[in-house]
Amino acid sequence: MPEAILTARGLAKEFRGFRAVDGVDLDIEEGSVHALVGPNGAGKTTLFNLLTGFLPATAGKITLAGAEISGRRPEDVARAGLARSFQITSLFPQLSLRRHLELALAGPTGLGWRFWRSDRALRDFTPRADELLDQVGLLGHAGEHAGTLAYGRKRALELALALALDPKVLLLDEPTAGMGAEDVDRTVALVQKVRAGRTVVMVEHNMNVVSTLADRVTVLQAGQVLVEGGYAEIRRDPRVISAYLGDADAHR
Ligand SMILES: Nc1ncnc2c1ncn2[C@@H]1O[C@H](COP(=O)(O)OP(=O)(O)OP(=O)(O)O)[C@@H](O)[C@H]1O
Repeated sequence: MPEAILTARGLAKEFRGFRAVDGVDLDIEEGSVHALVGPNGAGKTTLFNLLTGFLPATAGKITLAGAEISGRRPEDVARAGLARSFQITSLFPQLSLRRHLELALAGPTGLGWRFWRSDRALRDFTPRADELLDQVGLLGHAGEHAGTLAYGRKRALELALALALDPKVLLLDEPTAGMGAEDVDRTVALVQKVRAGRTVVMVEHNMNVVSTLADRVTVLQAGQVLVEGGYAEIRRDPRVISAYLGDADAHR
């Protein structure tokens, strides 16, 4: 069995007695695209927050490349090689795309925004900033303000900011949420491109996207792992069909 780069054992999160994540074991294979799916309220977002250190776990253990990362702060987790797209939740409308990337590259962890850095200091990061913008198809917009970008392009910028951390494992939180068909196709192509040399874990509702991108799928229900397998396997599983019955998201 290929090596797991990210693992969870007995991971749990309780909110005032309610177990949103309830004893999850995960093995994310190095180099794979692994999708987390499940009906609304299954615990996907909470699980993501636990993996990235945004929420402390009530119980359980997380390892990244063999080292325990449970209990570490999000910056430390990112520095260890696990980054989440949309980690920097807000873009700065008045800053250019290139400047966003330069600042992300200049931050000690890539997460800190240090506005006092001089233009000259930031210029060292311009070539890498432009490479990253090129990778996500935004180089032609490098000088534009983030505030003027269309929605799909904002998401691509957020992805570039996560890539600036050069993570071993990239977590994508609903990368196609709220997108029209054209942006969805563009995002799928983008993920196919950026997965090279890394591992991708994504929460995704769109089953077409999951079937195209994911090597492995973990289906969550009520905070627990219901089924894990390849897409073809899980989509035919009666437990999965029954979990999704009546859940409109399954048809999106
Ligand atoms: N901070 C919180 N306090 C209390 N309950 C919470 C909190 N965060 C999440 N929950 C509950 O935990 C459960 C799992 O929520 P979560 O957002 O992780 O599910 P999800 O699978 O991501 O759902 P969706 O697909 O709708 O985004 C839900 O019942 C939710 O109401």
